[in-house]
Amino acid sequence: MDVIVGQVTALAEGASEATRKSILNALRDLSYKLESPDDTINRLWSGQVTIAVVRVGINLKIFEHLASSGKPLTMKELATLTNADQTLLARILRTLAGYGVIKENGINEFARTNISDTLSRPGDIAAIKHYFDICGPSYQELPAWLEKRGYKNPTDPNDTPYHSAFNTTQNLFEYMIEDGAAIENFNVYMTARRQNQKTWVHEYPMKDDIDLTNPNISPHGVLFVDVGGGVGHQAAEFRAAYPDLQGRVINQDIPTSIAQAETLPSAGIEHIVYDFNMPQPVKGAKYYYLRMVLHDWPDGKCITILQNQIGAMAEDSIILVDDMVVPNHGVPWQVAQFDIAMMAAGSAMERTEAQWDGLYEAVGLRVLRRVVYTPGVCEAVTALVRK
Ligand SMILES: C[S@@+](CC[C@H](N)C(=O)[O-])C[C@H]1O[C@@H](n2cnc3c(N)ncnc32)[C@H](O)[C@@H]1O
Repeated sequence: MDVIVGQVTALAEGASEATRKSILNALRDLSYKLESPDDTINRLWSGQVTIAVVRVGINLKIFEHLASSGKPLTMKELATLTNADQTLLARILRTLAGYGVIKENGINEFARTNISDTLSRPGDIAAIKHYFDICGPSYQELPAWLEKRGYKNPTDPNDTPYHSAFNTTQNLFEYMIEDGAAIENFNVYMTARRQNQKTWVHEYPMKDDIDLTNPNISPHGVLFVDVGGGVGHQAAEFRAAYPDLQGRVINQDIPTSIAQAETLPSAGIEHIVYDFNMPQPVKGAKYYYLRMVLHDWPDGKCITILQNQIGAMAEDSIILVDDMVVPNHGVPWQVAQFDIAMMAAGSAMERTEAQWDGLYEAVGLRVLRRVVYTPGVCEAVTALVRK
């Protein structure tokens, strides 16, 4: 068995991202093939328990302690570090070890793994908090909610599983803002998402839109507006990739996110409060960039958001929509899962190419080009101009 594990590991190590993902899928399919019905049921309900005990582990900083200690830790050491009751801790640790999140080295001794290391990183901790605390109750609500509404595809952003789960009339962002910690956590997650990986900035052929040999390309003064940009991490990536290009780089979001952005280092970027339900106040920018904004909303609301940008466009302005483009078949599970998350939180969706193009057609935009920059999870930047 060790030989096979060694061979598969070696195969995955030098492989492209696409090959690595197909190896993971093949291993999953193999593991499913070996399951008894009992195994299948246990695996399915372990999904909820895994994220619940991981959430406890995050609260107790178990993964951070294991990552920073540089050596395995005994139960006693972990009890001292976490201040948790030893009997309780033993139950949590054995579950985490059973799921392979941490490693049980011997009796009452635990060690880090690549999984627990991931769970010690601030951006990944923020992701788990968001998916468990905010999305979790909405998924729990989803089956009954869909049944009650006769299995119609959800299109009302004010009536979603999330609204029922949280018994609120506020949308998800309003809810997280009122909570305070939730929106701050969400922004940490969004900033860290795909950090240190190749992003759209490196893949999009900017040279086809602007003369990169002539830095003075922005006669209108504004080069790039990140609409709904959170704390401005994509605006920062853009600025870092094109430090010499003339023109303002602006990040826009709701007041809480802009206040958070202003506490972070962001050289060369301006932060402006802007509600995308209102006309865009920054006129004639070269680019209006929206990453993972439109996937939060159903078509009607996307049309409003796009129209609000179109009103500000100059002749040579381009809208860049950075979102997943769902293939017509063989949809990676990571993409399908995002779609369900958008459904539960906002009656929104991840869209196919035809669904996106229908939206652009409806507001009088023409697709100039579409650049898929992470084939494994179907993320693409679509450049749009006025017809
Ligand atoms: C899924 S996040 C994407 C953030 C960022 N573009 C990124 O890719 O990391 C959606 C963003 O839309 C912002 N947002 C929500 N409602 C908004 C509104 N009415 N006006 C402007 N921004 C809004 C949120 O605060 C959040 O930053």
